[in-house]
Amino acid sequence: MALTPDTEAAPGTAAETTRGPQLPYDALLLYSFGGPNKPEDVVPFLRNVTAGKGIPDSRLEEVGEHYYGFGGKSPINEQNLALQAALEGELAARGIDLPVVWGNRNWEPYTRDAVEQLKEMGVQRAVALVTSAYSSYSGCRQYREDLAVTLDGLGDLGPEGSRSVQFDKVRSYFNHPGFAQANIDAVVDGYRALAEKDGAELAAEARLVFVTHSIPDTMEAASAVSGATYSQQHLDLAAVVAAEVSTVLGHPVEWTLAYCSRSGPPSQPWLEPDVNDHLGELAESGVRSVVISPIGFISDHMEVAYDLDTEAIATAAELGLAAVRAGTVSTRAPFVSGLVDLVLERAALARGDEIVQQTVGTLPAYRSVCRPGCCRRRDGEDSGVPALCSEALNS
Ligand SMILES: CC1=C(CCC(=O)O)c2cc3nc(cc4[nH]c(cc5[nH]c(cc1n2)c(C)c5CCC(=O)O)c(CCC(=O)O)c4C)C(CCC(=O)O)=C3C
Ligand SMILES: [Fe+2]
Repeated sequence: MALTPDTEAAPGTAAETTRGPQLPYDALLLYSFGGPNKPEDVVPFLRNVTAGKGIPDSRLEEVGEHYYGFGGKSPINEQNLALQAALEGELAARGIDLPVVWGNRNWEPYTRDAVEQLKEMGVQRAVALVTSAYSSYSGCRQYREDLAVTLDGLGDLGPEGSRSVQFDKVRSYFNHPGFAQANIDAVVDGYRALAEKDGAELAAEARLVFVTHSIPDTMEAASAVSGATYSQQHLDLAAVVAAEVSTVLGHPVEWTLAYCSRSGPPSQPWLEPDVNDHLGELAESGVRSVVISPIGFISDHMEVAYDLDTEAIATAAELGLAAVRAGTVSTRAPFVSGLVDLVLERAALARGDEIVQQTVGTLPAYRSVCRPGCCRRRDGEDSGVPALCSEALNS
């Protein structure tokens, strides 16, 4: 397994021509949120997610019911196993020898299980790929903190260079062409499904409603430290996706961005409009059909299965809107190969190569080594929690 850095590879050897590029990594950590597998997991999982975050009990009971309604099992773990297999397939197809290890912040296999597995495998340096495409506390720093705290718990959080496993992180990839293309394909399929279900006329005039996870306004403001805020990142990608969908379908596509899954106390402002309220406004303004695209999520987990497929689709039906929920990027080929491109890009950066970072839209590539203060939960707040993959551990 131990991979030789590029600089040591003899060019033109059989090893280089029959195998893919040599990377400075011994493993890829597929790093996700986690979710319950059975009813008994639901409450302990929710406790893990909400520890110290001020989520009201009423909200927890409500969210627990969403999971019980699906037999206590979230689709997220199977989605991650499928993504792990797809990444392994793509790496193998390109001749890249890089084992993929899966770990989660909030459920088994936990981050700690993954780090222990990496250590047992003798991995010295790993590249981490989080299953969140956008930069905010929830999608960036929270993962980096969890990794640092996990290493600390194992007694391994020495200064860089002395850690049991070194971690590099793939940049937030919302504006990578692979993620964009997979979303474009999924939305085009959504319009075609709507045409099939409710006729060409309703499909042609359908409003494209992008949806993402709401976050508190305070977290949105703090995400600006990394550049464009969380919502601006979505708006930038949405414009690209909608324009390309319109080109493919050959007619104009009007679009908007809405949010789902808000929690927290009602007094705390979160990003709006909620997707259900938004559908109401659209129906009132004369819109007759919608395609709902969950660009905030990479796979069909509980937020998608409940908040969109159950709740939002029911809302649309009540309002008399013809509606289809477009797919997530999941294991679509452009997404999976884009992720492998991003791993290669991260490796090139680690080697100090001059590279061109691929992006779509108007925003630059986000940083893979985060700046001090990147993606804090609240502006100005120093949580005192260390975070990996940044310029300094405590920044
Ligand atoms: C931006 C974002 C993403 C997208 C990026 C990413 O994918 O990472 C995401 C994903 C997910 N969120 C998930 C589940 C939950 N999120 C919660 C709570 C929260 N999410 C937040 C933000 C996000 N969350 C926030 C600001 C909170 C408030 C508490 C806090 O500040 O942390 C709660 C507590 C109860 C509730 O409030 O709903 C649950 C159960 C699952 C698993 C689903 C499954 O099991 O299939 C996934 C993938
Ligand atoms: Fe969440």
